[in-house]
Amino acid sequence: MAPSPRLVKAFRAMRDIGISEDKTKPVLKKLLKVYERNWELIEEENYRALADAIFEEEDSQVLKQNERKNADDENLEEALVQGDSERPLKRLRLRYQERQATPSLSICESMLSEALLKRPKLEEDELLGNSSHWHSLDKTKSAQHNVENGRTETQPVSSQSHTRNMGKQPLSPKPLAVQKLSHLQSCTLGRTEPCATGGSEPNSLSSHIHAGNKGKQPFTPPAVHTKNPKGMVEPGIILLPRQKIPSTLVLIEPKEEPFTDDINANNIPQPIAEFRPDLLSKADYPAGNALMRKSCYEEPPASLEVDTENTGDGENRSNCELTTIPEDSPPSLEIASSPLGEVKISLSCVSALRRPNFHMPTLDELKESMEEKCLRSYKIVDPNFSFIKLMTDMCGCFLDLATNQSHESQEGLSNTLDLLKKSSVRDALRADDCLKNICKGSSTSNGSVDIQCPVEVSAPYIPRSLQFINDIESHIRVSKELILNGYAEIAKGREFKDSDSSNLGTLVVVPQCELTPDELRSLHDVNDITKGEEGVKISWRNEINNERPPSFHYIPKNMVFQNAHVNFPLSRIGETNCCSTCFGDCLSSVVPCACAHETGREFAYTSEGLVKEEILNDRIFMTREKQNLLFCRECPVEKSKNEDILEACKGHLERKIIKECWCKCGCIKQCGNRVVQRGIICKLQVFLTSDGKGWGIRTLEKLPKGAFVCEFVGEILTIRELYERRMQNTNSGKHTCPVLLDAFWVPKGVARDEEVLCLDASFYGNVARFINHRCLDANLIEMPVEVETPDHYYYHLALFTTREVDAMEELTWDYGIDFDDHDHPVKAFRCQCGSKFCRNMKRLHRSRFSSAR
Ligand SMILES: C[S@@+](CC[C@H](N)C(=O)[O-])C[C@H]1O[C@@H](n2cnc3c(N)ncnc32)[C@H](O)[C@@H]1O
Repeated sequence: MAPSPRLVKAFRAMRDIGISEDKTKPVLKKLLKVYERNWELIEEENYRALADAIFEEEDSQVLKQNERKNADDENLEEALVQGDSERPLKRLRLRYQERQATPSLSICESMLSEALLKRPKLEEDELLGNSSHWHSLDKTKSAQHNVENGRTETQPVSSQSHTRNMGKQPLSPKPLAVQKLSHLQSCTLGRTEPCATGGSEPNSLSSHIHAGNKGKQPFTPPAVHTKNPKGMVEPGIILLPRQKIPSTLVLIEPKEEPFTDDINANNIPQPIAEFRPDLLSKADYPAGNALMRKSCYEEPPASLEVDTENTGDGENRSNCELTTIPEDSPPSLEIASSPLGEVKISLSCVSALRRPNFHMPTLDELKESMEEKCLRSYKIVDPNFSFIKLMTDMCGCFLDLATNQSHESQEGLSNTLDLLKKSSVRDALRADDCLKNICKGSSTSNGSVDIQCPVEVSAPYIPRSLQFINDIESHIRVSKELILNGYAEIAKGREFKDSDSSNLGTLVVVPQCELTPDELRSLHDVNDITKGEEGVKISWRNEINNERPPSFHYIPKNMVFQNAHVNFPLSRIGETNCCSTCFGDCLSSVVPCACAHETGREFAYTSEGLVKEEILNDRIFMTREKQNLLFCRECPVEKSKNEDILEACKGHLERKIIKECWCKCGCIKQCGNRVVQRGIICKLQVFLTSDGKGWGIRTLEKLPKGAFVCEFVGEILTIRELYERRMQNTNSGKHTCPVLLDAFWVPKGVARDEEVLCLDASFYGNVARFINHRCLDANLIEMPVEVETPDHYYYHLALFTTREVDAMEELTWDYGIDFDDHDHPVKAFRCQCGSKFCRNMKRLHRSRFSSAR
């Protein structure tokens, strides 16, 4: 009969770690019996139980042999000292001590009945019993295995004796199995401790923390079970498995400073130990000053280098560093806390260091990237959501769990809400401290990021009052309303205005199922309002209240709504409208190409991509002085109003066009005469203005004069469509903010309806929809730019700086609005531009002046 696949797998797993089938078979048999053939338990954690059982079986054999040997020696000694009145007592005590420390039980009794069935407890003991001095103060958790009444038991051991013994003599007894496991653990995580000389005695196994190897020695990894002929680990030898090992590994990290207190000189929590969270159930997390490292190494490092130092007190300590790191070791996470309630989170991504393109991201970059991920993957949409705060909350939850303060937490959603509520309580208690200053983060050159968030466990734990729950729930409810109803209106006047309330539930998780796809689409990513549509990210910030930017669809290029006649057949672009014979960069040719005709046979741009000063000044002058106002015979704007009596044209500003090269040209995309079509390149940010203009745009970097900022992008509508839309929107109380493409209405005479166009960015648009108006001295100016079509009724409206603009300055543009013209497509508003040339202010002064007369 073919052996069961489960059996085969188990043998294979053991073979992988160097254990023969002969050794595996009897132990597996016993294990199956004890586990009542529950294979899952055996297979769990890559056959950990089986591996441990085999190790322990082996150890118990060795111990039995030693016991027999000791007994023989004693008999001999007894015979020699007969007649001595004191010696028998001594011998009795010795014998007693040996028995105490020497498990002499069969595998079924000592190993299966206790150690295996209490696996999580054993892990905890290992963790705590072997960690740093700092950690070892946790007396109740430190443990050693003693044999009592014929059973192996885990008993508390005085941590002080443990720490005071540091490196000077063999420390608390520790079962071989634990020692062996620790070797594996240490190796896996790139930290090993040489075994102490005392390790050759079964009842005086060395501590992995304190044993030392003097002098720096290159380390050659031996096989997993390197033992001397007696079956003991040789002094000074580090056990390192070459083969795959069970992934049930626990690292006991050495702590180097002498024992003083639980906290080091800087009161910074120190890493103590690490473990794989998937191996320990939540209930088994070490409490208090424990550290967890999420380590998912499957393979041990191929080689290690031992770096030992002499402490001068006869004690050697060893620091082992990785020289070979597994290719794709996932990041590991450490959380450490001190008994005083400080928590440290440390994230290490060792494998990243090996990559040729490795560079150390800043904490800000990490924070931004995480916040983006939280928005995309977890739909955390609160504008005040902060990754650092999440880390702070994590520390808080850790402490709560560690101090048994959240044991009443329930399953599922209520669990999440609990955490939200509790973290909010903490926030309220600690005001902004944690968020602003205390929660420090740093990235180190070794590829790890540390975030330290002291969360005082000594702070009184506030029971959740009904009022508080109400606060939170209403906050969450309001947040949902904000999302569903376009945010801005509801937020006003609610508790969001209360500065404290910003601390309440700043983390709002909106379950995906509660939002329709349309609502989700219209949410703005705080790190990139463009949703990746532009070559650059454009973030948004609200430093004033909890409003979000209005809902709209981001489009990077104009799109026809319905009737606009905009198409670009290549056949219509004649030789005179392109430079098909050009090559490379047109700006570098001696004679400007056909595309420069529109701008007086010279290119509009400098080689730096700026509009030439002369051209720019000319346009600024024409716009500001309203030098060339042209009047149409039958104005499309007036005609579109569908009124019986056609009103006279109010005039259109003459604007000269910039013609860029395009795809029918022979030049390359990087040609210097292609600026606008390459899109936004400067760093912009949408922000809520503080002077009542609503949202605006600022530049995050200094911009030179003549720099291209962005195009005004929206839906291309015919002027008739615009008016129809305007009528509908007026009825619904909404405004449109259209731009007329009227630069060429007059010279062409009256065009067909579908050719009289405008851009409306109310529903579909780009970042330019946030640019606010400033009368006359705005720092942006619009210029018509022709790219695809020589027909002037459609063109791109590009915005360039009129002067040098400082970083963080708001970008503004003179809409050309006439505040007296209530019929104008751009609905007049009470201008708050603050310019001394403000036309609205002048108008108000005028009307006040005339009414005073
Ligand atoms: C193209 S939008 C600009 C973005 C707008 N601030 C927002 O929050 O979405 C034009 C609207 O912004 C407001 N606005 C722009 N410039 C303004 C100014 N100088 N003073 C007051 N409001 C202004 C007006 O409500 C106007 O209708």
